[in-house]
Amino acid sequence: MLRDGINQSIIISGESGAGKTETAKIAMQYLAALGGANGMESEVLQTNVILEALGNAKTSRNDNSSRFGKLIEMHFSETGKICGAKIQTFLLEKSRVVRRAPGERSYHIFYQLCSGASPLHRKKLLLRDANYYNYLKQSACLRIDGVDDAKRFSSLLGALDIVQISGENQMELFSMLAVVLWLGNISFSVIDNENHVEVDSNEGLANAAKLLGCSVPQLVIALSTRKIQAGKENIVQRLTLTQALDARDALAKSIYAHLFDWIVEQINHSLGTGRQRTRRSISILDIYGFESFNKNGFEQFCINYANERLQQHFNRHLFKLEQEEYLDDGIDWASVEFVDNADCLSLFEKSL
Ligand SMILES: Nc1ncnc2c1ncn2[C@@H]1O[C@H](COP(=O)(O)OP(=O)(O)OP(=O)(O)O)[C@@H](O)[C@H]1O
Repeated sequence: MLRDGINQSIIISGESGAGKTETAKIAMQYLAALGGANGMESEVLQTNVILEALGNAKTSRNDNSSRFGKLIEMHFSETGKICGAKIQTFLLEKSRVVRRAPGERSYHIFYQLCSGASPLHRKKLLLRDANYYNYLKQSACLRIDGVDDAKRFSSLLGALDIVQISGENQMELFSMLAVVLWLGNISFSVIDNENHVEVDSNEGLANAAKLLGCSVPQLVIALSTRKIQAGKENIVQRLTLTQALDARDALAKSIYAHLFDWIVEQINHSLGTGRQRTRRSISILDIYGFESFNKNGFEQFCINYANERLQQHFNRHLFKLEQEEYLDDGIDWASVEFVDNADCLSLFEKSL
C-alpha cells in the first residue's frame, strides 16, 4: 500500500469453521502491530470483542461462528500509522434470536449479560438467569465448554469503554437485549374457535413494556391486533395464534437487528470522528460460510447461488442481499432474497 500507493483488500472465504474469523483477527493484529502508534490500533482490535458478542453464536460446527459478514477498512497515515477504521456488516442471521437447531445457542451477548451483569444491572434490567428465558432455553444449550460467559461480559464492558460507547448507551443496549428476552416469554391464549388470541398477562408482558417505555395496553395491541384500512375506515382485527407468535418474534428480531446496526454505527463514529481521513486503506473481508444441507438440490442451488452472487456483490456493489428465513420446511437455514436487481430476482423466483 505504501510502496505502490494502491489500496489493498484481503478477502477471506471458506466454509463455516474453516478459520476465517481467526484469520481476519490475526491479519488485523499484524496490521495493528505494524501501524500502531496512537492507541487507535487497540480500539480497532477491541471492535472484534463487541462484534463477536453480538454477531457470533455456537452452532453445531463452530462454538464461535460468525452469523454475519464483516468488511473492515483500516485507514493509514502517510507514514503507515493506523489513523481510523470503518466497519460494514452484512446479512446478520436474525432468525437465530428466536429459533435455532437443538444444541446451538443464540448470540453470545445474551448469555454473557445473564451471567455477568452486576446486581445493579440485573435490578435495572429486571434480569433473570438464561434458563428463565424461552428464547434461550428452547435449544437446550446454555453453556459452551471452556467458555466463561461472565468473564466474557467483563471483557465486553472493557471493549465498550475502549471504543468510547458511553455508559448511558451501554445501558440502552442492555435494556433492549432484555426486552428481546422478555418478549420471548410473552404467551397468548386462544379465545374463540377461529383461533384468535389475547395476550396473557404475565411478567414477560409487563417487563417488556416497562423496558420498552410503553404501556402494557399499547404492547398488547401491537402484539395481538392488526389494522386494516377499508375505504376511509380503520378496522382493527385480532390476530390468530400463528400470526401473534410471528408478530412477537418479528418484533424481537427487528429490535436485535437494529441494535446490531446501531452498535456498528456507534463504533464507526468512535473510530472515525475527528480523525484524519486518508486515502490509504487496507480492507479485510470476512464473510460467513453458508452451511451445506444435503436435503435436496434446490437448497444446495440456493446456497451455491448465494455464495457466487455474494462475491459479485462485494466486487461490484450492484445489489443488496437480505437474509430471510426459509419457513415452510422447518429447517432453520439461511435462504437469500435478492433485492434491487431484476435479473437476480427473476432467476431466483424461477428456481422457486
Ligand atoms: N489460526 C488458528 N489457530 C488456532 N485455532 C484456530 C485457528 N483458526 C481457527 N481455529 C479454530 O477453529 C475454530 C473456527 O474458526 P473460525 O471461527 O475462525 O471459523 P470461521 O471460518 O470464521 O467460521 P464461521 O463461518 O462459522 O464463522 C476457532 O474457534 C478455533 O478453535
